[in-house]
Amino acid sequence: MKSEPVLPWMRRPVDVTNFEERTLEAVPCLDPRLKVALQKMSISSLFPVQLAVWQETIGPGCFERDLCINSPTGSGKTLAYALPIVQMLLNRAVKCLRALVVLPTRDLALQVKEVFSAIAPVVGLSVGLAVGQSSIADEISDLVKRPKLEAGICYDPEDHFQDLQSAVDILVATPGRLMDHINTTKGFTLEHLCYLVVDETDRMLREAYQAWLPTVLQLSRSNYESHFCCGNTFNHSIFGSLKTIRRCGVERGFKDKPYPRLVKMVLSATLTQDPSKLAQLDLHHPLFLTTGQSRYKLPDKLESYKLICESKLKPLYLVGLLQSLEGEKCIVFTSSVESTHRLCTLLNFFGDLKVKIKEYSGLQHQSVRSKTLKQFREGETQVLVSSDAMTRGMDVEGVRNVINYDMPAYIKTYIHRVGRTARAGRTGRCFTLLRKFELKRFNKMLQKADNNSCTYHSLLSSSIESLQPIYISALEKLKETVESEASRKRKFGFKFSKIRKGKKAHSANV
Ligand SMILES: Nc1ncnc2c1ncn2[C@@H]1O[C@H](COP(=O)(O)OP(=O)(O)OP(=O)(O)O)[C@@H](O)[C@H]1O
Repeated sequence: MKSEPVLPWMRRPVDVTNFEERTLEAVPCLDPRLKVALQKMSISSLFPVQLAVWQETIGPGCFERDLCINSPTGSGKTLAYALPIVQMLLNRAVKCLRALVVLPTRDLALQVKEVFSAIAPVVGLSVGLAVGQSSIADEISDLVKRPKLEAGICYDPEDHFQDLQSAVDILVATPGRLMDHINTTKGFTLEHLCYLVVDETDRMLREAYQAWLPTVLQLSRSNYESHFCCGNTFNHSIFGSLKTIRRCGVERGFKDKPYPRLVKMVLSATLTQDPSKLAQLDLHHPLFLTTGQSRYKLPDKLESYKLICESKLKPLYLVGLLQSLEGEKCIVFTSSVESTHRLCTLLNFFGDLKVKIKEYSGLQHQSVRSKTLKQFREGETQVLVSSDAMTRGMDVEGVRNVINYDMPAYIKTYIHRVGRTARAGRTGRCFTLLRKFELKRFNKMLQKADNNSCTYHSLLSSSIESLQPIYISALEKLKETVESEASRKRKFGFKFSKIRKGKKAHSANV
């Protein structure tokens, strides 16, 4: 279904389907060291979106316009921006922060950092991470270089503030930690920034955390005056902590000339077309790159199926389906963190499913989530029951199936969820469990996407019936678990409030 964008520049896009995959040897200007690094990643050719972006950046397009890229899940958007950025920066003699990539979650940022780390060091560039995975002190020491001390000389770090230098050329960050560094890390500056990537743009534009986007745009503006001119709405204490010495004359535009323009690349599989949202990015002469005519496109090799089931038998259908998939890697999506927890607990009471099932949700501590993800990547866990924390961008090799245990409410959610399979041109299957009354809404939702055929899938009723006895006992166990968890929570909450009251009384006495 084609919907006409409001913005005129979006009505004249570059169609990525006009590009064909091309071997690395045939990619113009690609640095030989990068070619080797890509081959080590088992990449022998560039995908269409990567070539289209290469043409607009390293090719004749020459980074003249900001790029808005709408390309299906798994089509290779990460390398589409990482490769030209690294190629552009490879001749830089002086280390300073020139490229910033902002992503909504820590796991996603870690994943993107891996891609940069596979290609940037071979040309002498360093990549940093600001996501709050380690302590802020550790992160600072990774991001900012302190001056080396002469033997026997003591110094006050405040005095040497101007000698601080960036230890990284490229930074991958989440908005929260990025703002922490902007506000408090001495020597951390965006004044040399040349490239800004906002990945998962539509999601990021909903993320207003401490006004990260206007702050980044303001701090990377072209000249000194624009930082400090009267009338700017920013807090001068922020600027105080950011002001660093300029190394005059070593970089294009540094010697009293305006800096090069900050180039922006924004990407998503479901890029917003809302003018007021896109206006926040302050795009320069933007160029829209999209795949085909439709706004939403599902991966070419995705097979979609729907299963009609009764509400109360839904868990049995899921178990039956998992059994029929015989241990293949699956992600099961639910509608909330609570149902993720309940469903995962219930599935584990089924006993003989012959697969390891784990929960992955925003309710869990980051360290638990990271461990679960690692086990899933390594194949130690075969089924992940997930809330929408896993929906966007996550790239796990070998995910053959996505199961929508709960139907997603929006086509965008559907696109990102099912996009965890059928990635990089591979095949994959998606199953959506539906109650009868949901069918009409589901079909209507799918009409918004291209490549949307979805056939009925059924399970043998005898296989569902045979699961009934174990289901009854699993439900009993689930009930007991939920009750004991609730009572633990109440107890903990009570203790916690007593401690807090105690502390208050204590501080009142003091
Ligand atoms: N040129 C290539 N050749 C082979 N594999 C590639 C190539 N480019 C990327 N890939 C692989 O394709 C997979 C998907 O890439 P990536 O995660 O960048 O997709 P994406 O378009 O960002 O997806 P999403 O919208 O879900 O975030 C990754 O496993 C990546 O390693």
